[in-house]
Amino acid sequence: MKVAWAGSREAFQVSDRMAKLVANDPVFEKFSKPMLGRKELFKNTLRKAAYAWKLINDLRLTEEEAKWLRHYIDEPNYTDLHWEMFVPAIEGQGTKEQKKKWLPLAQTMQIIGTYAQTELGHGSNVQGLETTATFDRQTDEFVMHSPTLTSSKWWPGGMAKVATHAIVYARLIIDGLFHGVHGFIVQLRSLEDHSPLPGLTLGDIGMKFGHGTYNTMDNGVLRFDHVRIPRNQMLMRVSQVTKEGKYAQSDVPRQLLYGTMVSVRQTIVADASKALSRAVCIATRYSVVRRQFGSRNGGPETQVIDYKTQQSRLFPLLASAYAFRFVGEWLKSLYIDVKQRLEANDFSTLPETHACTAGLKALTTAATADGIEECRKLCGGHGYLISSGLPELFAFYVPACSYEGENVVMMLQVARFLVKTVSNLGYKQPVGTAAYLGRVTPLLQNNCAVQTAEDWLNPDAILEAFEARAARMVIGCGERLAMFENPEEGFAELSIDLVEASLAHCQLITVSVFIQKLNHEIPGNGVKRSLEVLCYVYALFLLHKHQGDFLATGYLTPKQASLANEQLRTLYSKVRPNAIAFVDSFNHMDHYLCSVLGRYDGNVYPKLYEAAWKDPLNDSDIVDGIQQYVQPILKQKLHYAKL
Ligand SMILES: CCCCCCC/C=C/C(=O)SCCNC(=O)CCNC(=O)[C@H](O)C(C)(C)COP(=O)(O)OP(=O)(O)OC[C@H]1O[C@@H](n2cnc3c(N)ncnc32)[C@H](O)[C@@H]1OP(=O)(O)O
Ligand SMILES: Cc1cc2nc3c(=O)[nH]c(=O)nc-3n(C[C@H](O)[C@H](O)[C@H](O)COP(=O)(O)OP(=O)(O)OC[C@H]3O[C@@H](n4cnc5c(N)ncnc54)[C@H](O)[C@@H]3O)c2cc1C
Repeated sequence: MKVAWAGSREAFQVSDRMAKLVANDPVFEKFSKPMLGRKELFKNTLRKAAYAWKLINDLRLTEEEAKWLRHYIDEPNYTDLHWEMFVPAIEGQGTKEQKKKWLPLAQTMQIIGTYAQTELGHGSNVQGLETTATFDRQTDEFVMHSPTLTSSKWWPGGMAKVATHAIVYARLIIDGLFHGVHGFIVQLRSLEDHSPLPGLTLGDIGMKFGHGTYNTMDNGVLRFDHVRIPRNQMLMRVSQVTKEGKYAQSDVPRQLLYGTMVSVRQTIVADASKALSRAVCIATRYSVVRRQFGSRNGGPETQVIDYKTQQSRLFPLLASAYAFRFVGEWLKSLYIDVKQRLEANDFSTLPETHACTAGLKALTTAATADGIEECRKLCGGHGYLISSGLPELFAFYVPACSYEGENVVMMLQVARFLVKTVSNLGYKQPVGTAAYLGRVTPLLQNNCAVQTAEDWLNPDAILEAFEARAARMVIGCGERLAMFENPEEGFAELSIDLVEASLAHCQLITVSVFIQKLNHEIPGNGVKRSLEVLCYVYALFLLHKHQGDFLATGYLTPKQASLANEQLRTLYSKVRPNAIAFVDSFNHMDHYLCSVLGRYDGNVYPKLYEAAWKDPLNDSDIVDGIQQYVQPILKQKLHYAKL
């Protein structure tokens, strides 16, 4: 099962080796993080990042190993933006000459980069950005400027204190004419003494949600006061500006300017299963240790995992972790394929890849953030302790619902793609993840054939149900949209339904990828049979949760919906004996989990007790402040104290 989770034996070995490397090195200790003040926390992160870079070089780690190393260090920091956004932006949007100049510098970290797109006034609406890049023909330069307060760059990670360079997105202006938003490579700090370059105002935007997690990152603010950069620092694969000031566009579609976001959204989907599996591992292990009620004849009380209600909250999350792992793996292959095509100037699959990365990013991050919080509740009161590992995990994870494309905004992008696909149905056969929309006639006409709860244990029945639900919702939106004279107005008016239809489409992708995985790629029959159970749990849980859609579209009868729920209950009993094996298969080490409740050895109570004594408040019996503020109250003799 560990190999099935990792994707291959080699992938398992690489991640396992890196997990152990980090866990066994005292530099990467992290239990004390929540006790540190911001400055100490930040310096600690800089120290770890520098040490990690040294290890990567000394041990000559591969790119894959280096990624796992950074992952297990488990601290957001400037290197995330450098490797995940700055480098890919140059790779995707730079010309050959630009790549030749900048990539070697970035890949050896002689420069450190960030991705400066969002502003105080605009994040989602990239076309609304206000920073300007005005071409000066006289000097062959662009003048970068922040004309308003709301044009201040706001949020870029690593920008406040570390990054030496940034890809800055700004409105290109030539001779007073606006040519859309483009990316520019801008140096922010001196490579000699690290001070901000003249004309730049740089700082940190302040503390963020949680304590010891995202505050390790220096998200920054940046303002330009007529800062000049050479013309050849505009990323020019998509459009070019000549020294005469002529603006030209290549055959490459403009959407490629958004290419870095496709790349990162893909990574975010892959990462969702890591975060969810971590929370599920903690909650499952603790649910086996924790006992409440049900003691008979003085025997032990019931393990809370044996309560059906606990199972109905926990096991769908366990199944979702596996579903997200497999859909992440699938999305990665889709992305690798599109990347190769884009390099060869084949842009045909970009719209579908954009819809998949945007939609799956929204689906997986929303479910993971909610899932982590549910795991915290599944651990009862102790889940609220920092030492459970869950509050910090939630604080670290939840911004994924907003960054890299706010989730609702992303679902509306999927809706655009689906509406376009449906309106082209007469003359363009849909392919890939939208292929089912080419079979609308049977999907709209046939109804579910399930008669018993057992009938739901059939991948074809499940797939058809999810296809029919999505197709009916998408077609329904298409029909209602057609009634509007102005399509944009119609889109805005129907946006709630469109987001729901997009979610149905994305859930269909996750369910079908899970089924596909079982049919083709699982090593060993025992593993396959166990994963089949999780696959049914995932699908039937979604069907139960969204039964309103399945009933309202007329595909299911209430009786069939209730048979699905009956089957789901039976499936929970099949998951129970393997629950611990399922979470052990994630191969999360105690260091990575950083949770007393999720310990591999289950030794929860003594370690919880021990952890409490490490709190600084327990350094002495009478702490600072007691004599000054509490004792005077105890000793005062006020009139109303007698009441
Ligand atoms: C794992 C590592 C962790 C790293 C840490 C992460 C830290 C966080 C970093 C960040 O958050 S960086 C900033 C991220 N910002 C965003 O994600 C902004 C979201 N907004 C957008 O992407 C766009 O503004 C929009 C919502 C897509 C709207 O764009 P636009 O105004 O141009 O409108 P449309 O008319 O909707 O689109 C035009 C056209 O382009 C297609 N398209 C849009 N995006 C993409 C894309 N990424 N790739 C390919 N194509 C894209 C869209 O479908 C339209 O196509 P047509 O319908 O005209 O064919
Ligand atoms: C931790 C963190 C790190 C970040 N790192 C970076 C970084 O490194 N570089 C960078 O450039 N940016 C970064 N960002 C910024 C991030 O990309 C934006 O915050 C994100 O894209 C969301 O945009 P917004 O803040 O403008 O949200 P808004 O768009 O203002 O969202 C507010 C609300 O409006 C709704 N809404 C917006 N538009 C629509 C619409 N068309 N239809 C319906 N509803 C709508 C949204 O659903 C949401 O409910 C980071 C953000 C965070 C939280």
